[in-house]
Amino acid sequence: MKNYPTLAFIGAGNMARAIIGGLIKQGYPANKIWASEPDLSRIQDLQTQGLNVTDSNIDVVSNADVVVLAVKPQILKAVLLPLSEAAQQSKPLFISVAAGITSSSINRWLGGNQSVVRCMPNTPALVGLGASGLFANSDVSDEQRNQAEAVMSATGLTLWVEDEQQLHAITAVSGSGPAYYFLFMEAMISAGVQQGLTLDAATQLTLQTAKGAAEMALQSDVDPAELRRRVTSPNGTTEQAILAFQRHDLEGIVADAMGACATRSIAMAEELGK
Ligand SMILES: NC(=O)C1=CN([C@@H]2O[C@H](COP(=O)(O)OP(=O)(O)OC[C@H]3O[C@@H](n4cnc5c(N)ncnc54)[C@H](O)[C@@H]3O)[C@@H](O)[C@H]2O)C=CC1
Ligand SMILES: O=C(O)[C@@H]1CCC=N1
Repeated sequence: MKNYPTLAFIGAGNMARAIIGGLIKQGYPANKIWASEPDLSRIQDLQTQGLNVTDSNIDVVSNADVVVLAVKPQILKAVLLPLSEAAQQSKPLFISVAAGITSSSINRWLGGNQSVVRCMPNTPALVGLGASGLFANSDVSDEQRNQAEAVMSATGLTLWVEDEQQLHAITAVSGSGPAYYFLFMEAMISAGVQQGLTLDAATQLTLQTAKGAAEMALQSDVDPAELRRRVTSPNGTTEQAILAFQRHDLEGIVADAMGACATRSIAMAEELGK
């Protein structure tokens, strides 16, 4: 990124910190980043890293080129309503990472005619391996679109959608997705320990296997199903494990889980977007 926009985070919790960590690792100057939190003691560590910190959301909206909204969806409306006057004057680009909340709700709470990019990132942004879905409302200029792209691509893969509704599915796949893999890791570690491995050995082997499988799938020119078949020898060991997963309808479980996730995202838009 050549010209670093002044970037501000309203809410510096888990997701904001993952994005900030990814940006800093990519060389984004810490002194071009602001973090706003009601309790400054919670962001002292960010100040130590060279970020600017404040407890005034109005100040950051007035002074930043790009404002990342990273508070919980349940409080987003209450956080934005008092910012509309400052937003109308300074017209920054808003990037919201809040699950469920539509760009039109955000635009309305900010007084209208605001540039809003709605983004669904994920926490692997922290290690530069994030995956973000992005949608721009009609007020977003080409330059602002490039700014949003530059910020989020510093944390990993970006994918723009023209239909905002697709962000529900993106939430189910990649926004919440890391948690599914962590859950699977937890289950594998615990089963490894049950079979007599130490916790340390089971953890190391599970994590390296997850990393190796993901890296191999990324680098391969064949799909994951074919890679799975290549591990599964006829009448061998893997086959028994796969049959056990299939007896429990793993595919159906995953489809149910991701359906529930997207349904919650849609419901949050209705409950919280008014
Ligand atoms: N955690 C995740 O994996 C992902 C989270 N998201 C979205 O990111 C957003 C934040 O989620 P998390 O970081 O997990 O939550 P979090 O609770 O860790 O962070 C929210 C932060 O906002 C701060 N805050 C509360 N009131 C505030 C105010 N008035 N002004 C400024 N800051 C205020 C809180 O002190 C807290 O540090 C949510 O909208 C969530 O839907 C999106 C994708 C993935
Ligand atoms: O669980 C949540 O609501 C947030 C959004 C996607 C991941 N975490």
